[in-house]
Amino acid sequence: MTDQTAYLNLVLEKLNERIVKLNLSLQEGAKEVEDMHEYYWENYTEMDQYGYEDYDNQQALLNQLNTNQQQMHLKHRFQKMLDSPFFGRVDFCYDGEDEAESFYIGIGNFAERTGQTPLVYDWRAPVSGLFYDFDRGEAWYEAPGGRMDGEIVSKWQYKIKNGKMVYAFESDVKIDDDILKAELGANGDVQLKNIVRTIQKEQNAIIRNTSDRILVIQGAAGSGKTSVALHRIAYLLYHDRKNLKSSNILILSPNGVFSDYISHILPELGEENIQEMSFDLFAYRELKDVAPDCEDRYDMIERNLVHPKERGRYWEKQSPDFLNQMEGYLMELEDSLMDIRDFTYRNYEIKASRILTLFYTRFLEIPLLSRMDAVREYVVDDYETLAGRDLNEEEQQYFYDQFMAMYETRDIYVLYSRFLESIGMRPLPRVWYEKRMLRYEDVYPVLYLKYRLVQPAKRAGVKHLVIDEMQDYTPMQYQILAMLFPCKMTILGDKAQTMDEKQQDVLKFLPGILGKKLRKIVMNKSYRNTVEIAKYAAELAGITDLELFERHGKPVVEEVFWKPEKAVEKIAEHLRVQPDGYETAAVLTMTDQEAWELAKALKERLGEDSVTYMNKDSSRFKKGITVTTFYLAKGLEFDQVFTVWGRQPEDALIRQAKYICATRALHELYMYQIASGEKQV
Ligand SMILES: Nc1ncnc2c1ncn2[C@@H]1O[C@H](COP(=O)(O)OP(=O)(O)OP(=O)(O)O)[C@@H](O)[C@H]1O
Repeated sequence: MTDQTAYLNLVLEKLNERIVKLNLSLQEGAKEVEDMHEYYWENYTEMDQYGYEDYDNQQALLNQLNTNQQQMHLKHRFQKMLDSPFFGRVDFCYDGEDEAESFYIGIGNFAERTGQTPLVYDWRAPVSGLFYDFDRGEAWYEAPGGRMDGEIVSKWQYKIKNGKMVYAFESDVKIDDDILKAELGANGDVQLKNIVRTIQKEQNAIIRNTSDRILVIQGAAGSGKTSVALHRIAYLLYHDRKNLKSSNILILSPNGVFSDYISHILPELGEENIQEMSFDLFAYRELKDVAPDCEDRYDMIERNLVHPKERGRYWEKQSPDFLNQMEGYLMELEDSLMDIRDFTYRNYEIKASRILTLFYTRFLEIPLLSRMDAVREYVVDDYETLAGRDLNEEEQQYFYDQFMAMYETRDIYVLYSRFLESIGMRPLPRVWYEKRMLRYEDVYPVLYLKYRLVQPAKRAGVKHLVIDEMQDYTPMQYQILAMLFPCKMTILGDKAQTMDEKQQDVLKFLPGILGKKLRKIVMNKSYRNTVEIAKYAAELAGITDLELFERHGKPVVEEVFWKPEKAVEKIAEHLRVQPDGYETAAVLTMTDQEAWELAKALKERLGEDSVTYMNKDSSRFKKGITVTTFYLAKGLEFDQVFTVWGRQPEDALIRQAKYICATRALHELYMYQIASGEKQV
């Protein structure tokens, strides 16, 4: 038996022992909780009148529940580790020592007993940095007590499955390319995988960065941005357990399918899952008092595909110019919106001039539509002091109505519409609240206007915001995010994957919004696609600075068909999904209508259950064949991709869409155009 197998067996034995002990202690813990409940029910009527004993009991119960929960958490981690307790090892000789020490690295720390030297170190532990950052030779790591220097004598990589050693080999260079190639060459999972075994040096630098408040990652398609961002979260949680809980992290993700796709990484890394939200859904919720309905982003994209002339309007309304005009309008409103009058109630009187002073001097800092309420509160106080009594409910309402009547209107829909008119744009339709529907291009301008007029609630619980697909957010949206989340941020995306005709590089304007101190990192190396696919896609987008990971596959197939049925035939012919082939395949179209039609045709051919049609309301990414649009496939990956287009004239937006589709493919890419011209193919 080799050393490593012996060590593996030792770790497995100790893991099993600890699991048995944890089980016992969990049973005792559960009994303890039960006893506490029983004691409480039997005795609570006799507990002292001030509730001290009652309080003590509740605290004890809470502590016990916490302990039980922590133990459960540990047990889950150890059970997971039984499958593969470690994946790497570094033999490190500290300066001044004669013998090297072996550090085994796995998804979590494991020691025989709490407090003892770990048998396995968490991949996020300081010493594990050696594994990712250095080759054999001189090396160092930053320990809590300071920098530790020494020499890496050897480095090992292991594959262990079901508790059995599949392979073990010594690698003297960086995380070995062969292992990475094997990982990348495997079939795509239905969910994004964790990459702890093969994190690359430049990725590790981002994951372990704790010093920058705002980190912006511009990364090529497939460079591992999403993976790195999630591992970074796991790293930050591990290193700042006291101040940072998973509930303090919020990830802004494009849609439900994407959230599902990334949802298991953190639990797999031993962390709880984090809150996730689509900024659009948040905005729609926040605007419920302005309009009951808002157009969906994806509906706008569809509209833009069919009516190219309308495309510019969206960007016009999100531009810094438009925002400046709105700021000018807000200044004007300060005066034009107000109709400040004397206020009297019984013998009490407060002159307009006094209200004006309060409004424009004392409470000037408060946003305009919240400000009069502050004045009202002040006056109510004044009245109550003079009258020597509190106002009753009816009187409170009277005060409120009178002060609110000093605004000419408080309807943000009306105000926004007037603003549009004032700058020569078409106003919003004049309809009752129930009939209002905001177009997507107006959603964020209205939200911005709202937050400038009414104090937004700060999301204080959020200490770290992750923004994925950063190129899809406009300057206006970043302004709003900066107002709502004055916290640390990890922002990631790819300027080449904008869902619009022109690419957007947010790095041009982000420092102006979030401050100059943001740190930007560029990741040019693509890991997802084969060289053939990556080169093909880069050419589509005019990218020249892409670094490729050397993994080869089939050449990209381009074909033109006269009829969609012919394309369906070819897709069916080339599909190689389970049981004997790939895990996932996608047929990607430009519009939802096309996706629906192709899904129908494929279902007729291959059977209803073997094809999943995915639209904007879907929330799951499933194994097998998925038919959907390019904009919903963003961020996802598939073993095989068939891109089908041709109904719309080939313009800049369609080229962007084709690029997004092409970069989704791991192993095989087929680009099928349905010809709409004369020539028959
Ligand atoms: N170090 C790594 N080891 C193994 N696999 C990796 C590594 N880095 C990236 N990958 C793989 O590359 C693929 C792309 O990763 P990911 O989805 O995180 O990239 P991305 O930059 O967010 O892509 P996109 O912007 O195109 O959606 C995934 O399959 C991921 O597992």
